[in-house]
Amino acid sequence: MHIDQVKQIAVIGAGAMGSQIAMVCALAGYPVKVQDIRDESLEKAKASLEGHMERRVKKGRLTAEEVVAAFDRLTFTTSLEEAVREADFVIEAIIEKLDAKRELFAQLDQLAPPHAILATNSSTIVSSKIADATQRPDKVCNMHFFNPALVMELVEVVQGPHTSEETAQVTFDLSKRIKKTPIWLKKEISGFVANRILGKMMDEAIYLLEQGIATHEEIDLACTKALNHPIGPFALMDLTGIDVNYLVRMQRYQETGDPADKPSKTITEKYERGEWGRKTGKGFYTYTEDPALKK
Ligand SMILES: NC(=O)c1ccc[n+]([C@@H]2O[C@H](COP(=O)([O-])OP(=O)(O)OC[C@H]3O[C@@H](n4cnc5c(N)ncnc54)[C@H](O)[C@@H]3O)[C@@H](O)[C@H]2O)c1
Repeated sequence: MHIDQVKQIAVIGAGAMGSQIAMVCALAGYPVKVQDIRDESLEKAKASLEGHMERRVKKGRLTAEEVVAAFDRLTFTTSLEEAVREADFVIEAIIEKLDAKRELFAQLDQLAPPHAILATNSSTIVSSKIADATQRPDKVCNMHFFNPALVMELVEVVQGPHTSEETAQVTFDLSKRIKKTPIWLKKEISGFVANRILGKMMDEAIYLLEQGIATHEEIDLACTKALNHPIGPFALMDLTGIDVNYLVRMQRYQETGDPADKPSKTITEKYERGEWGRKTGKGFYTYTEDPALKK
């Protein structure tokens, strides 16, 4: 397949990532079908995208016409069949659980046209763990966006041993067409590039906190004021979701069996208490209804 043959995109999972990935594709001119098993997620996705787009229009970054046109290209559905029946490219962004992803990819393989590429936005799961649930492993790869997908420019395209050069190329080219900056990982590695580097930093931040060296606010200040990071590691964990952090680490631990990969005590406690960050109103920081905090 050539990138010009990608006419219709499906995004599966309309959560924090899927909703914004779908809008990025729609803004770039692609008709996109967004599917989620929960009606509630689809409603939330629409409302959240409307808010984001309204703010962009107010700031003059997009015109009202561009936004209307992008929403016209988006279709929301709970039917997987309807979402992927005519899709040339499917981006999966459902919960970070291997079994759920394998089950979904087996269904996608049945329902999507035979030529369609099936890409996963998983934060850590390499596509070789999923590809063999399909009859088209050569058309399966990782296409990893960053949070918030509307803003963050990088996309990691990860070519597994089963992924054809053509699939990686089309995925790379699609990333550019939707105005992202792709990098092409020629080999699989859990966590890919950016999150492996980030993971080391988060581990150190949590180590310093658990040792009682400094508070989470102070550690964030060290990163923003000395290292010039736009956001500190604790504020970032709140933004990306402490639940996601926990599940990612559990996934990696299950893969490697290395206790060093387990989620830390602090993260486990917060996960169990439901303190998942901005999405629950409390994580390391507490979030009020103050709109200034809901950027
Ligand atoms: N949050 C991040 O910072 C981030 C960044 C990059 C990649 N990711 C990856 O993106 C994926 C989604 O993460 P998220 O943060 O958007 O999660 P989320 O919890 O916000 O959204 C997941 C959505 O998937 C839906 N879902 C669950 N099972 C489904 C199924 N079988 N079919 C259809 N929909 C289903 C849920 O209803 C929910 O709406 C994960 O694989 C995660 O690793 C997350």
